[in-house]
Formats: sequence, C-alpha cells, structure tokens
Amino acid sequence: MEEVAKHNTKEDCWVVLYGKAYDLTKFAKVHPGGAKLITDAAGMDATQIFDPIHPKDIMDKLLKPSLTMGVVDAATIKPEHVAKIPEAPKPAPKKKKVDSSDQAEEEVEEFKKPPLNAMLNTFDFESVAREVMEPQAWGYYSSGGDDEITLRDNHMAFQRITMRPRILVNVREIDMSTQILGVPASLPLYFTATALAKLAHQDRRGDGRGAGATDGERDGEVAIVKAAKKAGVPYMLPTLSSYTLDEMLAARAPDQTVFSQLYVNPERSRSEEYVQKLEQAGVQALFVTVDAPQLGRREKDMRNKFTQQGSDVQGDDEEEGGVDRSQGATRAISSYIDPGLNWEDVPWLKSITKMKVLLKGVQCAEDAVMAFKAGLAGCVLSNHGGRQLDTCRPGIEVLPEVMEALKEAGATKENFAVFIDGGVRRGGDIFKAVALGAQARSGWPHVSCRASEVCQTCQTWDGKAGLWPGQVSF
Ligand code: HEM
Ligand SMILES: Cc1cc2nc3c(=O)[nH]c(=O)nc-3n(C[C@H](O)[C@H](O)[C@H](O)COP(=O)(O)O)c2cc1C
Repeated sequence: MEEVAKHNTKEDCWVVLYGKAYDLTKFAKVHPGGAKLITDAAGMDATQIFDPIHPKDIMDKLLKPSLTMGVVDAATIKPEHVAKIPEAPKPAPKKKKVDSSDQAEEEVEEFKKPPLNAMLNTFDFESVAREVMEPQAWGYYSSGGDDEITLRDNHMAFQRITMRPRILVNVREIDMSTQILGVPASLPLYFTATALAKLAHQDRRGDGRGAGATDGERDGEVAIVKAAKKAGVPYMLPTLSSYTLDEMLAARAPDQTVFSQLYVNPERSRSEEYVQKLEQAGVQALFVTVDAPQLGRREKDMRNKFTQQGSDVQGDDEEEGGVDRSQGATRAISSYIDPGLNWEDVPWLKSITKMKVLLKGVQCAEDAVMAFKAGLAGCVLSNHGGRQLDTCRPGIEVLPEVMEALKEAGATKENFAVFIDGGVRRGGDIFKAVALGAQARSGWPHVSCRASEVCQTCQTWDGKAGLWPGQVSF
C-alpha cells in the first residue's frame, strides 16, 4: 500500500479496488462519472466509493490488463489509506413561504415518501424519485439527449393515438398473457435494460438505507430480477449493471427466464466470453444495443455533475470535476462500446451463440428489413429513451412503417419479433403498441403492476377476450 500511496495526484493516480492496484491516471479523465471522483481517491483504497455503484468485476472486464499494477496486501492498508464516500452536498436552504395574511414566514416541510398503495401511476413514482434520489443519480436517470425533444415526444406520441372502443362484447373472461420470444409472460411487457441500477438506491439522508432500498440493501438489478419474477415478465439484464452478471443470475428463481442486453466491446473476445457465460446460464435472448456508438450529450446530467463535483473548485480546470465530460464520456464509452460495429459484424454475432439475437435501437423500416434479411430474430424499435440522438422519431410512430415493410419482405410473427420501447407509461400505451403490431414493449421495472391493471381496463373496453394474439399484425 505504501507504494500505491505515492501515486496520489491527478497526474499520477493509482487507486486500490478489492485488493488490486490500478493506474487510473488516464482513465480518470474520461470517467463517465467525472474525473474528480477518481482523482480524489488517488493513492488510496477506493473500494468503499466504488462498491455502491459498480459491479466488482467491471475493472477486469473493461480496463486494459496493463493498468493493473499488482495485488495489495490487505494488512498494509491503514485507515488513512481508505477513501471515504464524499459527504452529500448540503441541502439547499429551505424555501420560505410568505403567508399573505400576516407576512409570517413558514418553512416548507421536508419531503416524506407516500405509502406504496398511494402510487397510482408511473408518474407518481417519477415525482417521488426526483425527491428522494441523489441529485446526481436523478440527473443520470432522467436526462435525455440535447434539447430532450425525443425524450418528451416518446410519451406524447402515445397521446396522439386515440382509442376506438367497440361495445357489447362479453368480456367476463380476459387473458393478457402471451409469449415473448417463446417465454411465457403475464402481459406483453418486459423490463428493459437500464445501466447502474444501484444509483437509484443511493442515500441522500446519510443513514445508509438508500433512497429506494429496504432493509439497508442497495439491491439494484437484483431487486429488478425479483420484481420481474413477481410480475411474471422477462427482464433484459444490462451489460453495464451495478451488480456482477453472476449476482444477477443468482437472483433468478429456478424457473425464471431472463434476456440480456449487449454492448459489443472493441475487444471482441471479451464480448464472446460474456455471451458464452449468458448462454451457459440459460439466458434466452441477446439484445445488441445499436443506437449508442457514443454517449448522447445529456446536458442536464453534465450540468448537474458540474455543480455537484465542480462547485468546490472555483476557477475550475477542465479535468477537475469532469467539466469536459461530454468529450470524456464520449471517449470513455468508446473504450467499452465499439463505435466500429456494423452490418458486417452480424454474422459474427450470430456465430458466437445459439441464443436468439435481436437488435435494440432500430429506428426505420430499412434497418428492420436488413435485420430480418440478416437472419436475426427480431428488433426493438427504440431511440434509447431519447437519451442518444435528439429529434428521432418515437418507436410507436416508426412501428406502422416497419410492420408494412417487414410484411412485404416476407417476415412473419414466427420468424421475426418486433418490440418497441420509449415513453410507455400506462397500460393503454402497451395496448396501442400491440394493436399496431408490436409483440411486446419494454418498460421501466416499477411500471408493470399498475400497467397491467390499466391494460386490463383497455382490453375490457376493446371488448374482446384474449384480444392480443388475434390483433398482432403478424
Ligand atoms: C475509483 C473508481 C471509480 C469510482 C469511484 C467511480 C464512481 C462512479 C460514480 C459515482 C458514477 C455515477 C455518476 C453518475 O451519476 O453518472 C459513475 C458512473 C459511471 N462509471 Fe464509475 N467509478 C469508478 C471507476 C469506474 C471504472 C473503472 C469504470 C469503467 C471502466 C467506470 C464506469 C462508469 C460508467 C459507465 C458510469 C455511468 C456514466 C453515465 O452513463 O453517466 N467507473 N462512476
Ligand atoms: C437510466 C437509464 C439507463 C439506461 N441504460 C441502458 C443500457 O445500459 N443499455 C441499453 O441498451 N439501454 C439503456 N437504456 C435505454 C432503455 O433500455 C430503453 O431503451 C429506454 O429507457 C426506453 O424508453 P423509456 O425510458 O421512455 O421507457 C437506459 C435508459 C435509462 C432511462
């Protein structure tokens, strides 16, 4: 540890994680979470800071092996060598409300979470999340690309589609269950991949319980695996998870089937290894994300990080506080997502696994048809929740043209699956997607239970029991 402690500046920054020393001097400058988080821990053991956010194996998975400087003898790590989680920034002073009658000032009450059964829709969850999450985490979760036009339009697009209910049909028995890529699902919904789920469980109050966690756990993706089982829908495990793949897989119930999302690494052998592990674990389908060759410019997130991390560095230098995060993140993300991935890689993707391979992030009919002709199992019409390229069309709007083109190309629901995501916030949205031809759509994890109720209402209104299988276009 003595040797590591000598490398304690941002120009020469070694950090210990789980007993191994890494040279993060270059990486810190491009760290998606900002340089300061890492350089503040220069020459120290940063495991306590790292563990609540990242999976244990991310360093070996993503960093070049030459940056591992060696193993550190645990006995040599003294308390002063241990980097502590930075104190949460002081809360903004409480707003004063002026009482118009006597001009008295009254403090606004601290936010209290409402009981779970008072949460009637996904927007309720969103407004609570905004209050209880760390501002930095909220920035990461809620931000979209550039002007966030696509982010907003994804949901607006559903509002532009109106219902056309039929009446006087016996709806005593209705059945929302379906099959998604051969996997039984209680409704046409799966939980999509979202990176770094533990971030949502960080603690703003400092009592170690985490914003959304119960029983002192920061259970991130592990909780989502369990929630998917409870809701009876598949979950697409994210590549950039907060838990290791093994931990997520271990959280499955014995009869539970999951899918996986894949960011293709520039070092293809790493992706191959990862995919083999998924296949051996019985994962059913691989969704290769194709809409993120570089990270979207999420300005809300960038601004937030600047104020959070840069506020104590007046006259900031670009590397402090991650001011130049856009460039940094762009470069960082390309260190584990290959921006060179292209159609010629599809045969390779198919050759490394027996799992069904689908593309996540298709945004027009031509590409959907190319995916079909390339022998893939399906695609997700997605603009990455408006987090990547701004002013793209919502998946729900792309859907009709895709279905038509696919039918013309000879695709059927048996040989090519079409899913959509983006802006789905109510069961009625799922209904519209299915009515327009998608086989399922993906949603944020906590959506499903409420969504299923609304979905049921819609199905009742439509007036046909077991409506969906008949109504799906192919
Ligand atoms: C001492 C080591 C590290 C610390 C303390 C750390 C801490 C953090 C924190 C706090 C965030 C959340 C920032 C946010 O709200 O967006 C974050 C994000 C992230 N980190 Fe790290 N990290 C470390 C090392 C690494 C390494 C080695 C990698 C990968 C090679 C990595 C990859 C990422 C990624 C991909 C994000 C998400 C960024 C985004 O999409 O906004 N981190 N990190
Ligand atoms: C916080 C967050 C993290 C995400 N992380 C990933 C990811 O790691 N891989 C990926 O393919 N998509 C990722 N996505 C995109 C989602 O899988 C999905 O395409 C999108 O969220 C759907 O739009 P919606 O948020 O409006 O429901 C992420 C989305 C959010 C909100």
